[in-house]
Amino acid sequence: MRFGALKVLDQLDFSVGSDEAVGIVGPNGAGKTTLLNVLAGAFAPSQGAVWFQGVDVSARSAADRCRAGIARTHQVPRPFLGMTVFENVLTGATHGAGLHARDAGDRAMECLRLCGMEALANRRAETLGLLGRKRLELVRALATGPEVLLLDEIGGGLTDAEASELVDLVRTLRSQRIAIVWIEHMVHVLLQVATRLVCMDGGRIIASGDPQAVLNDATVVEAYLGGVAA
Ligand SMILES: Nc1ncnc2c1ncn2[C@@H]1O[C@H](COP(=O)(O)OP(=O)(O)OP(=O)(O)O)[C@@H](O)[C@H]1O
Repeated sequence: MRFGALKVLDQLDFSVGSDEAVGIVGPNGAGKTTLLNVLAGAFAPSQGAVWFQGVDVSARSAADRCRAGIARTHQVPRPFLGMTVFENVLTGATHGAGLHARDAGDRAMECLRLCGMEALANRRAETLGLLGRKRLELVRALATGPEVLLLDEIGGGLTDAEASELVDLVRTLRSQRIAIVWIEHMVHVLLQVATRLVCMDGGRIIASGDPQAVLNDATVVEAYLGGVAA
């Protein structure tokens, strides 16, 4: 992936299996969010391809990929303001999962219940705090019926206690057999869920594998952890 003369992803080869929760770490500007954007279809890569379940989806829009089962959340939550929590989740069920009328409503309520947000269903989205907005973003993504969920720094701005709530929520999503790709700077949070850790630097993957082994990898320690092993 290039932006003009700037090469942001360089010969990158990344895959996620259906039973995996892959954590992605790396210094600022490593290309992590760009990778998520390329996978989700927000950016078309300058070269190369994105495959999903054996199909080349490179030419498909983000909305099409969402309907196919690739959902994402954003670094800054983007709830639809002026709508209730339920209505927000309903948009996921309608536009992402392609459900209509009662089926969409049932799906939205089921997702809210599963994620412990049922009591907030009638709250307007703008009245939620940061954690509430982040949880809503996850539930709305869940309502689209994803096979894989791409999470971009959902822990940012949260206290450790709040981040633990998100970890519980991501575990709930895992229990629904959803594969996870999670970019996060709060590594101790990521380690509670990740089955594999990937470290990026300069648009490349510099290490991938068992989370603790990756954190102890000399290249990762040098590039990401400032020379201090985690
Ligand atoms: N739309 C864009 N146009 C031009 N350059 C961009 C664009 N998006 C990202 N970049 C550049 O690409 C590089 C990688 O950015 P990216 O946001 O993917 O990094 P990151 O690893 O997610 O960083 P962070 O941890 O700070 O979020 C940066 O140098 C950034 O300035």
